[in-house]
Amino acid sequence: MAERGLVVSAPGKVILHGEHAVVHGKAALAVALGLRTFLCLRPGGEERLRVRLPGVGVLRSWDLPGLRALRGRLEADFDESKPPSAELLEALKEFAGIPAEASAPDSLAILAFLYMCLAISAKYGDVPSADIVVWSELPTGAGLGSSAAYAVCLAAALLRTCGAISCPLKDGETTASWRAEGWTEEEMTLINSWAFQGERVIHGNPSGVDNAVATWGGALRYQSGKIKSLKRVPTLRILLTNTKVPRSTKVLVVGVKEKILKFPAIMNPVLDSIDAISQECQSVLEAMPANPSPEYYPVLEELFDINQHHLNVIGVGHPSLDRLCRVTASHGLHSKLTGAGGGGCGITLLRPGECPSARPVRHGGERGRPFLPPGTAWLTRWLFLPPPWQTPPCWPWKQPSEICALAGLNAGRPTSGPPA
Ligand SMILES: Nc1ncnc2c1ncn2[C@@H]1O[C@H](COP(=O)(O)OP(=O)(O)O)[C@@H](O)[C@H]1O
Ligand SMILES: C[C@@](O)(CCOP(=O)(O)O)CC(=O)O
Ligand SMILES: [Mg+2]
Repeated sequence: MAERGLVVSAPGKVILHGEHAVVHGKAALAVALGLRTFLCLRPGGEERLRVRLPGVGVLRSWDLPGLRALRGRLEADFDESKPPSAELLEALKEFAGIPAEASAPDSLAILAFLYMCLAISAKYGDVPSADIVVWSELPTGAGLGSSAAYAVCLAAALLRTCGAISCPLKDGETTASWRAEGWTEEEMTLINSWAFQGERVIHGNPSGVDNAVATWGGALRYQSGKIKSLKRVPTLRILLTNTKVPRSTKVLVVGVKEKILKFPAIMNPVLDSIDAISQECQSVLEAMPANPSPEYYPVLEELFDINQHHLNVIGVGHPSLDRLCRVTASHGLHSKLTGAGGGGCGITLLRPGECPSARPVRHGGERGRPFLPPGTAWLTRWLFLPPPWQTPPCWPWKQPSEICALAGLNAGRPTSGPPA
């Protein structure tokens, strides 16, 4: 399989409640999204490793002797139980010709790639001679977990290529029944733990919720490394709006930390309150029938509102998100940011019977003015939470083009198969 190459994919996510607080040991509720990142790895003929990341404009290639020499020098620093050290990241930056302070999407993507490739091969095998391309249906840096989906794809492909995990397909097969023949629990845990290392390179101090949901799919509660899959979650309809305001999770997470250090007595109760919101939301969801009637919604809506205020208090709001909340409120709807905030995406809870269309929509304006700021395209998309978000009982492997052509609302665990 690794000799023939492989394609893997992993989903993005939406955080319902608990973003940022989860970095500080509180609970978060997250669900996998039907938008995915794909990775295709083909064995290369020459002694080279080539990587193409069209989403962040990267095309790089290194010769294997150079990578092996670098790996040899850094071998002692690859400790997967610890965050990658500053010295290790400096050495990788120097090798890749990335300036010391660079934090642009392409620089972080190359850094995470080099780190995972060298660290995984140092532990399990040789640096692969391969052509790797990663592409995504997810917007990058918009709160939908593109960094985690990228890291899960890299972890799964590199671990498989080094022989650390099995091939989920039998010889000659082109489709895999995910549950029957997919990776074992142990292999999934290994993928998740290496993806967490990749997230550490990109985010600095990730909680682990994003890589957990990109690895395991479905709906889950995450707290301090503990993953609990939510079995009984009703069908909720969520409108996802991308403000298209760029932001960096790493910068926002650092900002929250600084605020907590500056005003601990003020910020810690806010984090406790966000934690209580996640608990309350989980209780409400678990008490709701599969197809809930409107009387369940006022509490969920109020929790959205309260959490959005809290997220503004800890400094991760943005005028574009305020605008989303204001405009949706003028239609009687309740919204909050999702993911790191500071721009990116917001989610709006829809009651049953509201706007039945599943097509992307453009909002009408406030008092007749266009909702879209001039020159900006706001992406809106209806999402249904679950069943379409739940891990399908059997995920058939498809050609990437076929998967991309699907309606886009099938979420689940990473998939794997041979290249097209
Ligand atoms: N498809 C991709 N190819 C390469 N790098 C990616 C891809 N998707 C995400 N990344 C990396 O993840 C970073 C975005 O992560 P982050 O700021 O956490 O936002 P989010 O995870 O919400 O999309 C990008 O700057 C880039 O380095
Ligand atoms: C803000 C945070 O809670 C979620 C970040 O998600 P995203 O990278 O914005 O998709 C950070 C984390 O949990 O690691
Ligand atoms: Mg991220």
